[in-house]
Amino acid sequence: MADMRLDVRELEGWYGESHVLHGASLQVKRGEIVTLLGRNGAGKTSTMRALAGVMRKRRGSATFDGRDLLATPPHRVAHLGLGFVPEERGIFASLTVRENLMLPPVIRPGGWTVEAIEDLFPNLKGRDTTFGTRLSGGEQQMLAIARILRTGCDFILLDEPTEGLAPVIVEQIGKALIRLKEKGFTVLLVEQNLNFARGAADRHYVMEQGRIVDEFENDSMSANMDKLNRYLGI
Ligand SMILES: Nc1ncnc2c1ncn2[C@@H]1O[C@H](COP(=O)(O)OP(=O)(O)OP(=O)(O)O)[C@@H](O)[C@H]1O
Repeated sequence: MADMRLDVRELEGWYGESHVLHGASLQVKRGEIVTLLGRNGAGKTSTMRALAGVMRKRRGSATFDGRDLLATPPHRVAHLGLGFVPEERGIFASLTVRENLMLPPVIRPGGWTVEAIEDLFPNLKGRDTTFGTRLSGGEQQMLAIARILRTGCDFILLDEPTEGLAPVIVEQIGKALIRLKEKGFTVLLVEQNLNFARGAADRHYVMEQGRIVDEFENDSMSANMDKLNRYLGI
């Protein structure tokens, strides 16, 4: 199906001898924002790492735009158009905003200009020479997303972008995600903040013990709230 971008079937994954993904299956279609919800330790981050190629010991299948993702070396994954923004953000404290932004090369057509990035994240405007150490958590998150946009990817694996951020910043990141969707981006998002997830996503998967155990359309989230709260232990 041409609309299918990411098709993951029975994905298993290990950290050394530790088996943490136990047959996760999920699909993401073009232009969708899809979340992975679940308790701490359910395997959400590990799923992202397995897809990005950071976790190397994997089994099952994962295709991205019809290509075999598990057979793609990690340094080639971005060339397919799949960008990974990890939970830890990876902003270099000793580099300036501009240096952090310019660190990854533009590897595909469609890489964003600095002007377009500053239009999406006005907080980064005029901060070119500010060092990473002086950025707030929210600014670091924006810069981490911005850096991936510059490479030219159009599918983002986004791990807990709102973690530890003030509500006003969470709202700005939510608006940016909606704008990215309007521009045709596809996003797989790990999120603990249900309000944020509801505001941004089309669909939600629930993970437990390294597997996908349920799926909801965003429109039916309210109707499934009791079940969801049980899954998340809220
Ligand atoms: N580097 C690692 N080495 C070994 N085990 C790990 C490592 N990172 C995570 N795990 C284990 O893998 C399992 C899945 O963790 P993962 O971080 O993917 O969960 P998560 O759903 O993202 O939760 P969280 O929100 O707490 O990050 C957990 O049992 C965790 O303890």
